[in-house]
Amino acid sequence: MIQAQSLTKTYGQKTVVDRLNFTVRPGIVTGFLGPNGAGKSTTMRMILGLDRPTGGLVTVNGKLYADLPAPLHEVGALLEARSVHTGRSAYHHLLALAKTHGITTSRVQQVIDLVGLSDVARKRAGAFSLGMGQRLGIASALLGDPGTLILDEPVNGLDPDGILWIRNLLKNLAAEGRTVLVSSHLMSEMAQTADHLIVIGKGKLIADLPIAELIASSSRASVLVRTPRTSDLQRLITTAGYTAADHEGRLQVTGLTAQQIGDLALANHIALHELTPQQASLEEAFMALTSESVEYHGGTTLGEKSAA
Ligand SMILES: Nc1ncnc2c1ncn2[C@@H]1O[C@H](COP(=O)(O)OP(=O)(O)OP(=O)(O)O)[C@@H](O)[C@H]1O
Repeated sequence: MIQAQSLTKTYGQKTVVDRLNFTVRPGIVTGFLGPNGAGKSTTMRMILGLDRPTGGLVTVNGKLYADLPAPLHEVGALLEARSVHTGRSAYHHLLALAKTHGITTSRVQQVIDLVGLSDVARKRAGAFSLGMGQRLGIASALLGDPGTLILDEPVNGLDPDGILWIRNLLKNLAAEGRTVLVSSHLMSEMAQTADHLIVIGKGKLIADLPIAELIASSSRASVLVRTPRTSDLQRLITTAGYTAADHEGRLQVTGLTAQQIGDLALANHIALHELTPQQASLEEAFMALTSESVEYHGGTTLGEKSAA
């Protein structure tokens, strides 16, 4: 479990992480989202004790990272800027890490197999492709069999195979009861991977909610309706104060559920040939949320409401 309480980081006059409160729970994948420069990496670095908070605190399993007796066994991390000795093989890189943390040699082979690097483990890490490098980074994170995993943009630059692999790995690690926090810019990717989302913008918390709720709560949810009496139904809906826009021979209705539209049509003896609820994509829901964060940045933020 990761808990941030009023976590704040300033650089000079600039507040890049602004009184963040959140809890990352075990057993699910938590996506950490935000536009460029939102403060995701800085937050992750503070969780890992690499940056010092200016205010507030963040704990892993109730302790500051620096106070964890065996950090590699509790928290595994993949940060964007990885440092691997390019002349060393993947095997020797992991072995060196294992030796300095009291981890057995057999565990090294285990993580190599787990991340699918068995065939290239003896090759120089410097010659690795981006995808292989990511796998090696994940192998390092998993070496101590930690209960908490923190991954900063793990799918960045990966091909579809690599993305699918990471997606399944994260889900499996969460299903084993681990705490998994993963940052990404890719909303579509998070929709397929994360169960829960923490969204930040300009260092402030914008949303902290299950992913299904984010999509469902998007104001853009609409219903597509096909009827032989388009203009009659359109008039009824707009007269009732809702929106019914022409959409390729159909009506795109917002403000009413499919059931309400069906009932309205029946009451007015209008036949319906199609009634299709449209879910806003995660991308749309995210854009709506982050634009609000900009709108509210001078006063009370949505984040402060949702964090309360
Ligand atoms: N060492 C530093 N000194 C000054 N400013 C910094 C420092 N590190 C980060 N920042 C600033 O803090 C802000 C947040 O950066 P951060 O990297 O945490 O955001 P991010 O959400 O991870 O962005 P991205 O998705 O682009 O990686 C940015 O405006 C960045 O320029």
